[in-house]
Amino acid sequence: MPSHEQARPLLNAEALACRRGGRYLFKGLSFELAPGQALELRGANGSGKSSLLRLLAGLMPAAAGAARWSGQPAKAGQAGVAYLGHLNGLSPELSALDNLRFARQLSGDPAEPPDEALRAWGLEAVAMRPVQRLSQGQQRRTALARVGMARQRLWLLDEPCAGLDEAGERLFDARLAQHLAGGGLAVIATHQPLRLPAGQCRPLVLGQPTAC
Ligand SMILES: Nc1ncnc2c1ncn2[C@@H]1O[C@H](COP(=O)(O)OP(=O)(O)OP(=O)(O)O)[C@@H](O)[C@H]1O
Repeated sequence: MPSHEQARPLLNAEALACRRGGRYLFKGLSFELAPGQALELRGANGSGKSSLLRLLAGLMPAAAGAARWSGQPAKAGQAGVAYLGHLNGLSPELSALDNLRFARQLSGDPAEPPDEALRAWGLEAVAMRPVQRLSQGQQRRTALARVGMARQRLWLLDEPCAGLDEAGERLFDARLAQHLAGGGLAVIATHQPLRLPAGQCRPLVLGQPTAC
């Protein structure tokens, strides 16, 4: 990657405000993120982490301000962005492998082969099993395998390690480090600190909601 590209932020939040339930979860929130960087989104339950991720993904509008990805206003399904919320978004009747095959067909993007993506997450033995018969951790691993497979540049992840065992957390650490080393970006809501070098990761802590 050319050095000038490393410095140029691709994700920009300008004076963002989010209003829900008659209160501001946050307002005047500004930050930018460049390739190779992760934003660690922290804050108490209900502080607005999921809401901010949804806003960055273009899944809900901001009350004020703007979020931009690659210079364009955030919108649902934007190119180069992978979003994973609390829900895994998998089809329960389909096997893990068919879920990833289906996702690959839909995206049309050049991507890692589904079987390799599942193998990278240690799921080869259960790849043919319907997702509804996988454990919670295996389902989360499948969803994360789908994110990694798509090779999108920006990851927006909500509690990605929820339900993962220690080995799964280590796999996530490795995949995230690989993603950032390849010029990827990530915004990750988490209650556990990310295990990344300080220069690669910045914290953003959301405070208490305020009255409108
Ligand atoms: N659809 C909705 N309509 C109105 N208010 C909502 C809606 N979804 C969430 N909220 C409220 O917005 C606030 C922030 O919720 P959000 O899920 O963004 O917080 P969070 O920081 O991700 O919380 P957690 O750590 O518990 O996951 C909460 O007070 C919640 O009740």
